[in-house]
Amino acid sequence: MRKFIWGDWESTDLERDENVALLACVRVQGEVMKTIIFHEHTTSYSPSHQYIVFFLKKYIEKIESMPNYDLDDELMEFYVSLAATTNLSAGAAGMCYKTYTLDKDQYTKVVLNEEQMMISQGTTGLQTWEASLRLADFFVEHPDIVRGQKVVELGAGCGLAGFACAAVGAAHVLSTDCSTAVLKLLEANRLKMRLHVAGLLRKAPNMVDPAFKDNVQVAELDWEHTDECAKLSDSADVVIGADITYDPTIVPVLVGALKEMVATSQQVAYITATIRNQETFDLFLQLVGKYSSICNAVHVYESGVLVKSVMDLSETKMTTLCHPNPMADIRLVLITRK
Ligand SMILES: C[S@@+](CC[C@H](N)C(=O)[O-])C[C@H]1O[C@@H](n2cnc3c(N)ncnc32)[C@H](O)[C@@H]1O
Repeated sequence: MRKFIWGDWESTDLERDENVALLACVRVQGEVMKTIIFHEHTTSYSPSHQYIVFFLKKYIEKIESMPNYDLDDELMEFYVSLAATTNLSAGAAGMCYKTYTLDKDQYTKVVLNEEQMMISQGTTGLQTWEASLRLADFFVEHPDIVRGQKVVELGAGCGLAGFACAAVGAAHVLSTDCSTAVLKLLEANRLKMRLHVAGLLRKAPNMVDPAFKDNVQVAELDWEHTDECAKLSDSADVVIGADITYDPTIVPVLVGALKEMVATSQQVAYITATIRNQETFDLFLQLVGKYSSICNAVHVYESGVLVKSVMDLSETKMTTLCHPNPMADIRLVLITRK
């Protein structure tokens, strides 16, 4: 909710702003319930109840900041009953849906079932990480990189980046991971995504990117099995991965897998990394740099919005643009064969 954009409601001059007054009126409150909370999409792919409660709480607070406000009965009743039955503590667990709108025209929507906990069933892959969002954004901004190409995603987790590639026209996407729990969820998300897109094509074809291809497959792949990585190399024009460079003990194994998969000068890998520990990221660059050329494209985000993109083609010079929020320091690394 911290990143939610309230549009006109961010206005400081609430009393004078007519748009804000409109957003607060009872009729519009009813419309918000109908077109957001009770919308077919929200009821079919329900976000976490915690998220709905926080959204309504914020909305109610905004209404209450208006002079002479009035609250819609249905809104209040729904809010009170949901808040009473929802665990609002920070550690809420359980599955929910998240809908990712990847472009401003709202063409590219990916709907994923996810776990609310960062670590669940012994894996970090049941939740979408921010690096995955940034990689998905990148391919939506640069669809030509994957359009018509065979894509293999490593450590796919819930699958966002791979689904985004399919949505912008990749010829084929193979989403891989090593965790049984992740693979089960990934397959379920793949089937859901298929149904969702098929439904959209029937009901609202203009909401689907014409390039969208229903061609994602899910497969088990452990980076330790370099022979299997080598076999998959033929199916990979573009190798992608998000937030897979986080652990110094698995970085060498990951680099071994990348070495097998980016085996020719025609192949390329795009990896987004959240810099939590500079040494781990440097280890990744150092190991991968032994056999490949690195283009370290530094993307700097503020509140999730790309504010600066620097392409540093030199292998040795690492441009470091730090952001006050370390979680927002996400780099995109391009790897090609030397
Ligand atoms: C932090 S999650 C990132 C998931 C997803 N890419 C994202 O950004 O939302 C790391 C993923 O890497 C996978 N992973 C870790 N070690 C792996 C290995 N040796 N082989 C294949 N996948 C691995 C995990 O199962 C997990 O799904």
